[in-house]
Amino acid sequence: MTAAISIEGVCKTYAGRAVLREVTLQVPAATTWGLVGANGAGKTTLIKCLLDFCALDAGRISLLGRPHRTVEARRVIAHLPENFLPPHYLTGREFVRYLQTLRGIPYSEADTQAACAALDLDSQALDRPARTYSKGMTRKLGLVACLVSGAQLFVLDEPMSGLDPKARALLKDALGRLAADGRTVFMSTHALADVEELCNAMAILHEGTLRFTGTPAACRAQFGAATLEAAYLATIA
Ligand SMILES: Nc1ncnc2c1ncn2[C@@H]1O[C@H](COP(=O)(O)OP(=O)(O)OP(=O)(O)O)[C@@H](O)[C@H]1O
Repeated sequence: MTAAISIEGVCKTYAGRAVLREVTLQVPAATTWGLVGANGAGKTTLIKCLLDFCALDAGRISLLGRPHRTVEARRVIAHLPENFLPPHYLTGREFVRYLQTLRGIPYSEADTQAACAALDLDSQALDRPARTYSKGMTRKLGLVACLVSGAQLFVLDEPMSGLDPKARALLKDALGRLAADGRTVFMSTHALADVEELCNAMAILHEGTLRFTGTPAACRAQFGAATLEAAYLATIA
């Protein structure tokens, strides 16, 4: 079966400093993966590499079997950036409509309303410019745009960040529905409890090197750890 994400020997250097060192990772389709690692470990850089936001120094990436630099590869992706900021002058509705236009799919008010409800974003906020949104509302708008995208592959950089407890619970439900629908979710997160709850597998990135890939249970078992947190700390020790 074609991997949703295939990363082979990826190296990335910034200003002479190696940020990713020979990273190799296969993410099977229809799985939910957690990418974890300390601040500065290289998670966002890896995500930027697979989205072709920065050039690779070495290695290859393909998305659902297509080279990552091709338009066809990018078409299947929905992405929530780490610091998502929509154009401040667009209303929420205009932003979602704009992204759907770029994707070449029709805007559906019903789908957008349903996605707002699924994330507890007051749908009246869709009428307001994005500059009036709170931090959490802005994050929810970015997630709404992902949910209505019809994408096969969701690349989410810390999707829970800034969400209130109810929205986090709702987002977990929404991600569960994506998984049940056969979509692939690849998300970076610092919340190991979310990884344990949501993810089929995880990758631990430390100082630009993958220290572990496998299931959360296998990670715990490898170190005889009672919790994923203890296993993670042992992995990066
Ligand atoms: N454009 C850039 N120019 C120079 N260095 C960069 C650039 N982007 C990232 N870095 C460096 O690369 C390293 C990895 O950063 P990255 O943002 O990938 O980490 P991260 O794992 O996502 O961290 P966090 O959990 O804090 O978000 C850091 O040392 C960072 O300073």
